Amino acid sequence: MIAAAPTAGAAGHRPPIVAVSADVRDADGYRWHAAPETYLKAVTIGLGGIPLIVPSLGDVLDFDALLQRVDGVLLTGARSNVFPEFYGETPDPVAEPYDIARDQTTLPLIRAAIRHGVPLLAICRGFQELNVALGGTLVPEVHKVPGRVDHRSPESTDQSERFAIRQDVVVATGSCLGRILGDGVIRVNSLHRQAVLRLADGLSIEAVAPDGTIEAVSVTDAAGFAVGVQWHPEFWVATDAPSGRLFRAFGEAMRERMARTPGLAAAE
Ligand SMILES: N[C@@H](CCC(=O)NCCCC(=O)O)C(=O)O
Repeated sequence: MIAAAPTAGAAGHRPPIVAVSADVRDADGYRWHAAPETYLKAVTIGLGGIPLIVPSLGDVLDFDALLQRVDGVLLTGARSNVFPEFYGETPDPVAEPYDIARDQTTLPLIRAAIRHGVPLLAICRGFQELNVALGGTLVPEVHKVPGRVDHRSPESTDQSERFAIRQDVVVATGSCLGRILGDGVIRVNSLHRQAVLRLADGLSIEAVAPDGTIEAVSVTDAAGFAVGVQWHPEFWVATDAPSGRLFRAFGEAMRERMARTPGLAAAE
């Protein structure tokens, strides 16, 4: 059990508050809006922040009001897939399961966060949502594309095996991610069936897999930190150097924005 890092910020500054996306699940006769604990602990352990799960209630949420009160947005991974109609494709059983309520929340939230210059870290499904939110498309089963490998997780009931670090990606020279992780090859985990087909305008490629699959992007003209990765830095944030560096960079981007925004950072 890894002790969570204290969420107290620098003297006089409160810790960053991070809006975290929620999956919608039905169980015990209720509809739940939830996020896996690994992402929540990556916010506390990885950057000393406070995670705040945002329910997937769609357009009843005032995204502008929310983004005036949080310091960052973290979009989690999920087994569900983005509903194909959001990127102009026809729903196909092969692309199930869906979580349309989540899509109806994260896609406008992404656009609002970029508009407000709120730091954004999009992971796996979140990375795919970032591409779709800005007009890109996805391929439902990348392992069926000629020349691509299987990016799905190993079959196992052991999460450490499923999230094992086992794939090379090449971080683009001079990229945002390159400044955080260093250019060149890093090793990551891989647990996805879908992948970027058409890259959205306004996104820059930050890393690719050896088979050409886009593995990381940034928002080209973002006011601040706006990065998406297809892998899962949250899972090994306390022990894997690139994972830890990415979450610390996300935290630094939030703290820098807090420090330059009057009244945002002061601890009450
Ligand atoms: N469903 C999408 C996105 C993949 C993703 O977010 N994986 C994280 C879930 C990990 C798990 O399987 O427990 C896709 O398949 O591409």
